[in-house]
Amino acid sequence: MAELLVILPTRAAVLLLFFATVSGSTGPGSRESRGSSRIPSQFSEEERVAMKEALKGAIRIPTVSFSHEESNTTALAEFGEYIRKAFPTVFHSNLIQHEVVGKYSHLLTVRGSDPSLQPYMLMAHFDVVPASEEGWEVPPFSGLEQNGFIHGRGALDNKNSVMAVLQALELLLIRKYSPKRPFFIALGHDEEVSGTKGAQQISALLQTRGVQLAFLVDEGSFILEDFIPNLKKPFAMISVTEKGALDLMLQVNMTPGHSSAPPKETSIGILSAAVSRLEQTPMPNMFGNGPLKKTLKLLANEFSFPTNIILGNLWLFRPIVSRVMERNPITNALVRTTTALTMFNAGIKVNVIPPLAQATVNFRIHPSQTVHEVVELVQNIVADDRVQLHVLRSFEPLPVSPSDDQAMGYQLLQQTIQSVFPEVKIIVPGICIGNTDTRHYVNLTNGLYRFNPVFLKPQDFSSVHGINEKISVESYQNQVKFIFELIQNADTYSKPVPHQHEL
Ligand SMILES: CCCCCCCC/C=C\CCCCCCCC(=O)N[C@@H](Cc1ccc(O)cc1)C(=O)O
Ligand SMILES: [Zn+2]
Ligand SMILES: [Zn+2]
Repeated sequence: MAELLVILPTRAAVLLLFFATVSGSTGPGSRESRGSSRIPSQFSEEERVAMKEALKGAIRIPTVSFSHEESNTTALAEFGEYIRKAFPTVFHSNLIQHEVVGKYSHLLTVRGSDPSLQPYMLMAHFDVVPASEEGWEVPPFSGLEQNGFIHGRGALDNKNSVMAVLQALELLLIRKYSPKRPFFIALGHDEEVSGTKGAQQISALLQTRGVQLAFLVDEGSFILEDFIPNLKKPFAMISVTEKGALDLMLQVNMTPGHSSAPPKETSIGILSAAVSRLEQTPMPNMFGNGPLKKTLKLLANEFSFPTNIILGNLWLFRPIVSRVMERNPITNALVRTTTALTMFNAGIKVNVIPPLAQATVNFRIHPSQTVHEVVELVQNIVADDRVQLHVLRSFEPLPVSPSDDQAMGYQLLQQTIQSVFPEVKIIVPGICIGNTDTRHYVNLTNGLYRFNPVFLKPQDFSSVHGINEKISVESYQNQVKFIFELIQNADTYSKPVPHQHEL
């Protein structure tokens, strides 16, 4: 049965009861008790002001993840209190069950009036990477509004999504909307340090409850503008897969000694040569495999001659296109496993030949490769037995989620983009070059989609984890509108009838 709500759980009695309980928390005559009729996404001036003020307040709480071991737990707890106060209707609704998972993450289970419909999940995270004040136009945790922009760490990554999801639901509930399709909201507190305490625990909890999701939506892609030369129109990229990752530590041990009589080679020299070989020998170009072909085919029509012909005939022009893509760091990341030398430690004193040198390399693995293949390639490139390789952490690229006309999550996102952003005429599936919390949910659904309904230019991309991160007030209000529409679209979605030849 395709529209299974849950695979019947043994330990899920509570959840099932919760979903199955007759809806209608606001009494007879309300819209809630009448079921889900469409509510226009129009917000009063007062609501718009409240929306942006709520986001500013969220940015002011410094929920920084410093490392796996260290985060600002006081701020994480404060954030929990903050959202409860900012969205009282959500947190008091008897349509919604709220649980704190892994001490600081939040799982909201929203009951649908039709429990036979398979639930979906909206995801976001509220931890942020550190930010010192250096280089910022305004302090990173000030949430100041200037020239129509709300500034601060988390404005794009990813407090905007946390707040927009809760805000949209708050506004729907205030208007007495009663969702038909059940859904979950998962708000992680440690995505920036890999999500093992937040998203991974939420996923484990839902698995014990036997939940299977129709699809989920998380951060990871945007409505992109000016990312491709000669493509002036914005295009929405819904990432349907995500690169894998490998953190590899390279280590060289040599006998220490007096620097006045150095050996021919030191641990530092040997390691430097090895990492330099890695940097100078890019991983193979995998262009032609994976979802990028579909991305380019859909984009082809938007270019003028001759680019349209070149992109439309990759069977012939593949070598040229793949070489052009290699030239830019972002498009290069789409065609291969990338190699980034990120840490280097060696030496203890200026006149001591160091015994130990260590370097850490961060690889982002192309969807057509595996962790094992990359380790083998590294061994061949380094080709020096004195250099030991230690895998610190790794995971495979994520499966490719469907983007055909039967793929509910993809279709719902597409339909909502078309209605909220009618100026965006191009919607393409893509590859997420960074990692998100979605990887913790692969057992719950094959519909993993990464999309933020926000316009992004290359300079905005640099502000994510960089300086002067900001979102325009208009952009944020549109993000709320998008979620407001998406929730309602999920309630009215019906699978298209397959074409004759597909039957
Ligand atoms: C032809 C088409 C052109 C397409 C241009 C694509 C542009 C890319 C635009 C947006 C990509 C945004 C990716 C953002 C998601 C990244 C989130 C993030 O930073 N995650 C961390 C997670 C992580 C991983 C490992 C750790 O030890 C800690 C955290 C990341 O580093 O990936
Ligand atoms: Zn993020
Ligand atoms: Zn991030």
